[in-house]
Amino acid sequence: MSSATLFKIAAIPGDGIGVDITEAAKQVLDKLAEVNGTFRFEYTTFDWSSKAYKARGWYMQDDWEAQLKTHDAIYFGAVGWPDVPDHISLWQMILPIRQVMNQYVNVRPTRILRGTTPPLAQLQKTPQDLDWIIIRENSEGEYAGQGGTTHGHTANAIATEVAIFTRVGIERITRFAFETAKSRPRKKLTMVTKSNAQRHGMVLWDKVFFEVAKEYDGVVEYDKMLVDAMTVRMVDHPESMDCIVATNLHADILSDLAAALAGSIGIAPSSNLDPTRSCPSMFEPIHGSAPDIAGKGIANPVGAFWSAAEMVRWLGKGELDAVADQFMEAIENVTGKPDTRTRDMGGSANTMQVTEAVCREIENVCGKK
Ligand SMILES: NC(=O)C1=CN([C@@H]2O[C@H](COP(=O)(O)OP(=O)(O)OC[C@H]3O[C@@H](n4cnc5c(N)ncnc54)[C@H](O)[C@@H]3O)[C@@H](O)[C@H]2O)C=CC1
Ligand SMILES: CC(=O)C(=O)O
Ligand SMILES: [K+]
Ligand SMILES: [Mn+2]
Repeated sequence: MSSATLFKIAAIPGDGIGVDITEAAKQVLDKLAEVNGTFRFEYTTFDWSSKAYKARGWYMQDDWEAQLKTHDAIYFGAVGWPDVPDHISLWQMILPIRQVMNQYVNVRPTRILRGTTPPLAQLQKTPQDLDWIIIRENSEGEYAGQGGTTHGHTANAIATEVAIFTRVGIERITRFAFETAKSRPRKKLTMVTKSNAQRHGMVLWDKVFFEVAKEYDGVVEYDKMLVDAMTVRMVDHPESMDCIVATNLHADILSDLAAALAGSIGIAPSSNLDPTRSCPSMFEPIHGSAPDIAGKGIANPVGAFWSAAEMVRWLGKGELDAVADQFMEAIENVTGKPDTRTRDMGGSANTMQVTEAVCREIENVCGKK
């Protein structure tokens, strides 16, 4: 067939292990496309990174928005390096992209992949007890970027960081979360805030959540947790939850915890979605640039592959769900074998060995019609 659907991908490897795992993701995506034959990828790779910033003084060109908008999706590695303050690197790249590209949802699934050894004995016996989707508000809240510093260099320094919660923002993320919960077999949603000590924005969050929830009475089972108690419930009763919706900061933290409970930060994916599809959505593992292991070729690429599978699902608009599922099966065939696991998963394989193993499994799994 000559008319394979073309997907134009903006690839932003960024810093540290972001570079290794983006390269690995491109390799497996190309293998998937080759084996499947109905679609193909064309990448524009952007050299936007902290290294480039140190050399030339900027992360992204002024017309970055227009440049990204000519693509169907964005694949992102990670941004941040020790020689640039983290609030500069994040606010010159990842946070503006999420905000300006209307990616107001960040979907962060976690489950215990085959071959993973979770740290809790109870989960090692019953891995299916941890199977969550964390739905993170991705455009406002604690990461709205409002605030300022006065007398910063003096003993009288004052700084504010104002969390912004809007009815529109809360309502749209709540609705997305309920729809996600409704689409899953268990139809359960847990809402997380800290509306006892945070008495305005998060009180509004709770109020709007329960207003929207009425529309789902009898369809989705829902409950509410304060974030401190939520960490305890995630450890003690992981089986009691399915979908989780939380603010930008809380869901950022809870999703790292979720990944660790599932066995490694290196396996966890995320989709930064513009549900209106007016802008390209962005796919990235939840981890950062990992300076402590960067340059060693040992980063776990599984979170990057899972993110790539979610990108395929999103691009396919329902037509490529089976392909994304096969891709996940190929990934789990690899995590399931001791000799193709990276160190964070108790093995000794490097990034390239895992990548090649996934490519072989894609041929095995996806080549079968
Ligand atoms: N979306 C993004 O681009 C994000 C960027 N960052 C940035 O990344 C930099 C480092 O941040 P950290 O707090 O150290 O978090 P991190 O996620 O980069 O690393 C935390 C720990 O997990 C390990 N780890 C992470 N990914 C791994 C993988 N794929 N395989 C094996 N081990 C892995 C690291 O080696 C490290 O010990 C900072 O500059 C931070 O601002 C952090 C989180 C997200
Ligand atoms: C910035 C960050 O830690 C995250 O998006 O996960
Ligand atoms: K990342
Ligand atoms: Mn994070």
